[in-house]
Amino acid sequence: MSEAVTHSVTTPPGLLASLDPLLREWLPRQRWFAGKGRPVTGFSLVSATELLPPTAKLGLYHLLVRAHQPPAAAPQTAAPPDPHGHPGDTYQLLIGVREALPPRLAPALIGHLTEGPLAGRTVYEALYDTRPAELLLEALRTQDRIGGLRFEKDPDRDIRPGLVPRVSTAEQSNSSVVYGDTFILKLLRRVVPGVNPDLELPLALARQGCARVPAPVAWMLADAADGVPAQAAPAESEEPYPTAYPGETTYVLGVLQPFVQGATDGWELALRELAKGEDFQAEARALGRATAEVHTALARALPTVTLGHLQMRALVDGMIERLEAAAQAVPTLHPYVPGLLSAFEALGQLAEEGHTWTAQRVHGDLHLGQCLRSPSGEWSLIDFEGEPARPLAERRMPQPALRDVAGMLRSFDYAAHSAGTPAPQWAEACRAAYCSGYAEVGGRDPRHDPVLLRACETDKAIYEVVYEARHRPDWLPVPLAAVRRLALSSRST
Ligand SMILES: Nc1ncnc2c1ncn2[C@@H]1O[C@H](COP(=O)(O)OP(=O)(O)O)[C@@H](O)[C@H]1O
Ligand SMILES: O=P(O)(O)O[C@H]1O[C@H](CO)[C@@H](O[C@H]2O[C@H](CO)[C@@H](O)[C@H](O)[C@H]2O)[C@H](O)[C@H]1O
Repeated sequence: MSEAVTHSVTTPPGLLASLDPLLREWLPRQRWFAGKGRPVTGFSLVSATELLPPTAKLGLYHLLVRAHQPPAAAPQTAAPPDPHGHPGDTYQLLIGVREALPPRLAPALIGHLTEGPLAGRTVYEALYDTRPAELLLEALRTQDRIGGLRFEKDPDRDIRPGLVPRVSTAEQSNSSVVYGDTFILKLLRRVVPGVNPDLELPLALARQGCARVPAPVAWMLADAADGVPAQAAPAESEEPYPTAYPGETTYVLGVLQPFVQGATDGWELALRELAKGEDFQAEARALGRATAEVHTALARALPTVTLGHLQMRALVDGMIERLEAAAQAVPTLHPYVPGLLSAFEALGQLAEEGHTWTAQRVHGDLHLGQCLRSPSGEWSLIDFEGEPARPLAERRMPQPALRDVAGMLRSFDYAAHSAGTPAPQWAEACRAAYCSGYAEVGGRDPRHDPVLLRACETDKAIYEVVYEARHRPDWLPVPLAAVRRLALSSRST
């Protein structure tokens, strides 16, 4: 590992080089590794912080590591240019070192060090271990500063000491630890310097008193001392942000939120109802209302803009570019390209005729799995990170709110395809109920804007094709079926 380190190097010299072969093998196998399908050619260190010195029992290191990889065929990775000339994404790792790994930590094994100052010891994913997870919560609780790591907290919120941690087993893009069923700490895995919407938006919503989103209690930051400039968003938040302002170079590494106890996510619930042959319309309607509540609060909290002809052209061009990149990455898409393009061109045409739309900050990757229902039936929306593969600046741009609506409509379709037998009527009924619920609170039915809705849904289905091809090839038929349907319906209108 090349040690292009800029701050807080308190690790034993040589440890990082000895980790290199272990990480090359382990990192690409992690669900949250974003560069799947491309070889890791090396690592450089962005920052290294010793959290516990290496005693016989335990040593603990916080690392930000840049994995060097050749660029993807399609421009899907959001990695900014590497200051040392290597393209690649930066990952947050919590590395534990022990003489021997107790059996309960066997699934957390990364490998055995064969050289360096700690040769003979075992390296593992320390988030699974009680003491390291406790250490993070304690640092947040006491607003600690360790090396380049800053732990901050909402001054009005208390964190009780001694909450017992357990790692969440949910399938996710990052990693989470639940503390005593009271809080959940999401540690971001692929990190990018700049204002992170996963902290920015829930904070803004909390200030609006929006009850649909668990309010951040504390957060973990690091200074991006590697010289990579933060990607400033075109429309800036007017809300105070913890310590980083756009243009600054700060990584958001983690966010602590209240844990919604006994919650079921919308995906699980929808599949359960489908399996029982039950409809999901009441819940879909409630989800539509919740989405509209969040959109209304976001439009109040953060700037909105009117999208005229030029801005819409840029939006449409973006959709077309993504389609072209997707067709390159997933050639199965080729026959559908003309039909899909016509969905985008129809939107461009409307804009040319003088139609305008409002854009605002949105969730950015809304689907059933991002909706949590409490045992009392209240819905919360989580995970405001946006589509993880998109550049941060793009994720923070005001968008038509129908982008989120389209994400949910796609999700009902996904659920209907995942049932034993496809259930198109179930999906149609959910989609209609969701739009009605949205109109009840938002004042406008998404179906009254069919051209924009179809373009957004098409854009989302194309994103899903690329996502599934990269992460879950078995699922590819689900968005491909939608692509086929959307390509045909766009051509016939
Ligand atoms: N506030 C919360 N209360 C209860 N469970 C939560 C909460 N936030 C997240 N979760 C659980 O953790 C999972 C992953 O969270 P999410 O923010 O979507 O992370 P990721 O970006 O890694 O996918 C969710 O699907 C849900 O099961
Ligand atoms: O990890 P995230 O939740 O941030 O989102 C990514 O993974 C999702 C899958 O886990 C993916 O969602 C797609 O599959 C869902 C079913 O598993 C379905 O409900 C969604 O509608 C569909 O988009 C999401 O696109 C991706 O960004």
